[in-house]
Amino acid sequence: MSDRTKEKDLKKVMPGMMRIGRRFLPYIGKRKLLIAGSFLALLVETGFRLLEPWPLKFVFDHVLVTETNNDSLKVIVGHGIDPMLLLALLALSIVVISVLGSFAAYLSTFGMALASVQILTDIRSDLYSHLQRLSLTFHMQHKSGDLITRVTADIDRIKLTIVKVILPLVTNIVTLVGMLVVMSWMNWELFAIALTIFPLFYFSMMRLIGRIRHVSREHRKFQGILAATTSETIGAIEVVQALSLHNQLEDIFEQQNTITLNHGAKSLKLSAVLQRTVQILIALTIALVLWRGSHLVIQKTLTPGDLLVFITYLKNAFEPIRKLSNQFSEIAKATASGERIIDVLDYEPHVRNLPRAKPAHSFFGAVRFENVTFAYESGKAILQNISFEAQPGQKVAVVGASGGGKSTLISLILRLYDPNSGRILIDGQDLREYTLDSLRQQIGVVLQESILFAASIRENIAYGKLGATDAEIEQAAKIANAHDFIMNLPDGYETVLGERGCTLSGGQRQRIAIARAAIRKAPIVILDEPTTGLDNASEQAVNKALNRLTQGRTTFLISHNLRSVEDADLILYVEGGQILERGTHPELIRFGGRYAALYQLQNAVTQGEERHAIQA
Ligand SMILES: Nc1ncnc2c1ncn2[C@@H]1O[C@H](COP(=O)(O)OP(=O)(O)OP(=O)(O)O)[C@@H](O)[C@H]1O
Repeated sequence: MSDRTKEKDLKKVMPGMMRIGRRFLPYIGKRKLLIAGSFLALLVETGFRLLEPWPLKFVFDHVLVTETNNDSLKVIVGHGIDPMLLLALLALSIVVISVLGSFAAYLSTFGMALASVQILTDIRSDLYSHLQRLSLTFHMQHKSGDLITRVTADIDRIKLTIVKVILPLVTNIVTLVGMLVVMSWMNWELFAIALTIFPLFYFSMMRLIGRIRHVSREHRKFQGILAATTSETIGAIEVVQALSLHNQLEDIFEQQNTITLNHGAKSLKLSAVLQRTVQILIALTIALVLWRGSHLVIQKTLTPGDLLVFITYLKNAFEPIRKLSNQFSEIAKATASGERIIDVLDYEPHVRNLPRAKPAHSFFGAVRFENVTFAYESGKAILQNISFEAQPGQKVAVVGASGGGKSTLISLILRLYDPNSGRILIDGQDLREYTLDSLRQQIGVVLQESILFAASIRENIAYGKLGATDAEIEQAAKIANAHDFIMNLPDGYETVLGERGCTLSGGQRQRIAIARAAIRKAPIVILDEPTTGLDNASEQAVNKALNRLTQGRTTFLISHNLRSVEDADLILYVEGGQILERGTHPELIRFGGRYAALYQLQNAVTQGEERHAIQA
């Protein structure tokens, strides 16, 4: 491999770590006291670890010596201290060093682990908040399973790596530096021999780490895809079973699972190669030092105790390095996880508060579209030159062919997306002049399939308004025609709903959603086909609730059922992203265009159904 390629590998590993370090620095800064205290304990621990072989040196140099001519051991009296007492003191010092060192190690490990868990908890909270604020465009581009992996598995991997790898690594590096300093002080020549291994070690390690990091990133990517497939399948289990898709999905899953396994195995293989390389280098160095060191002892330039300390240090120094090789592969994996987290954290939402945005006043509810054009993907306009106006309290119905752009048009009022050109005004001010939260808080929304959370009914309604009181919740439920059926449930308002509100009927779910919108007392209400899919009785109950909800509020209603829009102050017939017809119901009927034709068609079908029902 050329030097240039090696350089490239290094360049690949380091920036990732630097980027993570820089990005997480503010989080680390928040825990600096705890980290500093733990580091101090670490230095004390290192001091004791360096002392560990010294009692042995004293025993060898001053208590025991080898009788070179008859190979028997002779006890000599040294330094005027009774040798037995010296031996006892040295034996005791081994225990004392170990106990004090362990205590310092306990303090440093615990402190650092606590700090890292706290830091990652902060990062996870920020990541979760950030994900919720990212525009829908971002969420459309990313699979939910993959994002969930970033909030859960990626954070857990970093946490585990810090506690199990980085912290021991820091300890090992500090110890290594300490040992190198002592070794250089003891004997320069042996120290130089030991040092020769470092460049070799460094280059072989960095080359492998670069590859491990690449493979790990791929591995993580496929794990994300696997999670996404699983969550999609479970999320749409009804469709999977109804269409009997399990065989096809199993095949896809199997393929993805195998790819994930292969990447995992590749990364394990590379880690193993790294470890073996380091082991061989260590054996080589120890052999060289032992060979030269023994010569120095024979020449009496070095004592046997010195050589013992040297070899012990060398073995101990390379033990951390051997582990380091293993640890670096873990760090490479965690770096990949860290970068995936930063990618999300640094993603700027398309729709965000402008610097000059101010909290909105209480809206009157006048809404105006001025030449609004919008495209999800550049070049493919979904809405073109849309202009219309709704006065406060008016009901605007948006009807038209499927895929014409009705939901898109309404979503712009919520600022789920920003128009590519033109503007939308509320009470005469561009939407973008208001802060997002203050805008959305004043808009009530009921969608075709309202999402309820796996929480109590009370909490589900209260999600509509921060700090809602019990009285407000009950009042909203009454407006939504939901109070009576809620009271008939075994736990009333405390009834906990299954995932996605599955324990309620469609009509009941809609009424809880209406209560959630009602509690806001929002001056603007958006209804996107709120009664589609409901049976007649449920539809009537929901319609009653909707009438109460929308009383006196500017209402935007998307509906395929033209009977429900007859009373609208303004009907917009949208097709191909344009308003083809506009006016009140009588005006549009008189006009005799597409709306009138669709209305007559629907009427004929309904009358036919009614006649059929009477005959039956
Ligand atoms: N997030 C999106 N990304 C890309 N294209 C989209 C997105 N959402 C909708 N579209 C496309 O925009 C067009 C208008 O969709 P929209 O949902 O606004 O129509 P609609 O009139 O409400 O339809 P329907 O009555 O079936 O609900 C469609 O062609 C749709 O495929």
